[in-house]
Amino acid sequence: APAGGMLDTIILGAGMAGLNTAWLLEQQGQKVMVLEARQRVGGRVFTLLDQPGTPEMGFNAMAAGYGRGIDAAKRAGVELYDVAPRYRAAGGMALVLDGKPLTREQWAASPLNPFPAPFKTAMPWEIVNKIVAAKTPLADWTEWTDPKNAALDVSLRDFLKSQGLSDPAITLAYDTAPYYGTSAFDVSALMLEFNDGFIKTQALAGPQSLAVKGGNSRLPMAMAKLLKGDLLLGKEAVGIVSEADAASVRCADGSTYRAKRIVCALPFAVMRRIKFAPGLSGVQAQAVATLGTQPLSAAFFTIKSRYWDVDTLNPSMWTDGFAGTVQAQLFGTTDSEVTGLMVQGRGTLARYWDRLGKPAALELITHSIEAARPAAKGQISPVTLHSWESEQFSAGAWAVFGPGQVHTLAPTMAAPAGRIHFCGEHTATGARGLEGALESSERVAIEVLSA
Ligand SMILES: Cc1cc2nc3c(=O)[nH]c(=O)nc-3n(C[C@H](O)[C@H](O)[C@H](O)COP(=O)(O)OP(=O)(O)OC[C@H]3O[C@@H](n4cnc5c(N)ncnc54)[C@H](O)[C@@H]3O)c2cc1C
Repeated sequence: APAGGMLDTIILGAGMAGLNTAWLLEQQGQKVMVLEARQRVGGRVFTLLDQPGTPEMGFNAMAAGYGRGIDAAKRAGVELYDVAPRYRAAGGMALVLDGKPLTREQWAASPLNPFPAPFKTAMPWEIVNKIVAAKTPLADWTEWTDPKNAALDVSLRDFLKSQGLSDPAITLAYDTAPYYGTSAFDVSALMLEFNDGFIKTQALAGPQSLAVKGGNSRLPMAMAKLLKGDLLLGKEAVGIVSEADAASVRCADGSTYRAKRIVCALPFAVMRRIKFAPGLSGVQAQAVATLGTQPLSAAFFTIKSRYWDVDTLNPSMWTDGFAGTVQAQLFGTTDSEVTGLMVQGRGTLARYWDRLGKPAALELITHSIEAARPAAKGQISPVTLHSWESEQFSAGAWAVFGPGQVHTLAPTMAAPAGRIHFCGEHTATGARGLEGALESSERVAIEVLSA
């Protein structure tokens, strides 16, 4: 790297996208600096390293076809291992409706079951993905953002209705625990069709789910160590200026930094609080102001005894109550030891937990689990609750394109604005999640180098 002189590029955000952008630019001889608002790197990759089984509050696992993620792990010297056998050992989830457990057979025959004949025996959480996988009208999933697919950029609710699901069926199968938005009205069907294509393609690479030994946070921590330039923590960017021959960033602590270019590796929802000069315009301004993000909160519980051996119900549960979804964690030294429970609230439930506040929410979750299965009484202890939506430096778990937003925003929203460039999970078009964050860092690095 050239000594002294102006920085080539300042990267805002030390999540996977920002860290990888910094590394790629350094490999090309650039002098870079990374500014991160939090006191830790990794962003949405966040492991509780001091808890049993090192629970993951954010990113869980790479699919077998995550070429970029696997490469980053290799380069950073962290070991990946296959957690798919542990997911399988967890053995699915028990269905708990109205506080009462139901077997698959009981559910199929239940008067509460609102699903049409072919789906009577499916569990509520299986239905939407099954329908999308079988009926997706998107000819080539890699072209999901192409304006030629504008007619498919409708709400998931419209798509599910067209496939014969009733409103009560959509409410139960989707809105109870949505992965995108708070209901099927909030998300474009194209988002689920893109997801479906990505998952099917990943499956071709193999059945593995790869996580980092000792906790996923070790990956961004090791990637940060590969950088030669400065990585400063506690640096919240609040103002960005693009000038004729340089760009500068002002941080909340009053410090300012200048470089030839700035890369914002930040979710758009957090960029709403950053002042840009000149202001962002057109589709980009609209995307920063309106692109949705996912309300999702995760609570970790430790356990005192194997109460599921007493009530013979799966420790993992999908509920329509205040406990949301409960996933047994099997991350001990053997792949059958349960190291705790990860309780997830998505959509309106995540927001309800936020309104209650953490202690009250953890108490409510505890009572809900104990009410559904009395054998758990006194056997589970809440450790912490993490709300991705209310965390100001994440503002949600991931981007959610609403109906109409895929073809209007996605194709151009990440274009450079003067000397400012944009990357991050929400700007990926060929991959999702962590692999998408890395994909976006490659695109932005090429953009900066060829500018
Ligand atoms: C619960 C959960 C489960 C997930 N599971 C999976 C999974 O199994 N597989 C998968 O592939 N993906 C998964 N993901 C998604 C994956 O974690 C993300 O797509 C990826 O980590 C996003 O990386 P990023 O760099 O784009 O954004 P981030 O990780 O959000 O990085 C942005 C960084 O910018 C920082 N920042 C914010 N504001 C400022 C500011 N003003 N100034 C300076 N810095 C700032 C943040 O602190 C953060 O470090 C999951 C995410 C969540 C939340």
